[in-house]
Amino acid sequence: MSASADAARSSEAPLFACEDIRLDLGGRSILHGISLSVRPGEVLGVIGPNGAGKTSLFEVLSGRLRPKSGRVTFRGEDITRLPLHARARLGVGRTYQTPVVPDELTVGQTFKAARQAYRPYLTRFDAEYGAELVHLHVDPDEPTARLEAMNRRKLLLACLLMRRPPILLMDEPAAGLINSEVDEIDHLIRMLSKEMNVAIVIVEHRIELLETIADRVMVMDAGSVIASGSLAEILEDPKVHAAYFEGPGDGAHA
Ligand SMILES: Nc1ncnc2c1ncn2[C@@H]1O[C@H](COP(=O)(O)OP(=O)(O)OP(=O)(O)O)[C@@H](O)[C@H]1O
Repeated sequence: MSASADAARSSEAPLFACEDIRLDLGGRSILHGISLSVRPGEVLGVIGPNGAGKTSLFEVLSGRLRPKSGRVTFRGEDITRLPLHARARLGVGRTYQTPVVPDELTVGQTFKAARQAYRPYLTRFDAEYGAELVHLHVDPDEPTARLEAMNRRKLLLACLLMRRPPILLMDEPAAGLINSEVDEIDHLIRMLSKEMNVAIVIVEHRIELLETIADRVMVMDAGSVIASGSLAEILEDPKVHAAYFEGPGDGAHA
């Protein structure tokens, strides 16, 4: 990206943000005051060792869990009290670590269900648009249960993208994929952010995957943000080394 595009982006208001999020689960304090923001077309990577609180944070951002305090905003509006489906309707898209497809449906039926999940109902052209974006080329009569991991991910992404969400929360979108498929997901993320101006917050375990896609990286450990900045900056940070590379298992979680 050019320096002028960078400057223009940094002066834009955040599209999606959270401030000072605190969350308790099972009587334990899990998130201790997390804040983040992302602008249109920007990719924010979230990393951290196992149990850092990344998925819990996503549950709060997407509306599955209500925080004890703090707020979540979309286009400047407070959406903290809106449930998951209401946020989805506003355009907050979420993907999950495990691509769970509706096993009893075919690909075509899944697209139809997604088109008619809520109003405005979408057309077949919208579904085709979603499928084209992710390069999903499967028979509509194929049962979703028979799809391999990559095509499951593509189907779920196509169903999300046909609604043209301005923000995507992606929880380890490359989990369980082989290298060539990871490259394809990388390419899609770059295209969505840089060509279609979608804001993306992405949880990723493998730091090397963030190198090509993330504009900024935020590192979590034990429910707090311990560093944020460019990937190069955070890799220099001793706190990040201690938490991420010198944890139990000699960095096995990195
Ligand atoms: N329902 C729950 N009740 C109690 N504690 C929970 C619950 N869900 C998660 N936790 C705890 O919250 C902490 C953060 O978990 P979380 O899954 O958010 O971390 P994570 O960074 O996503 O980890 P991973 O990389 O392993 O997915 C962990 O200590 C976990 O044991």
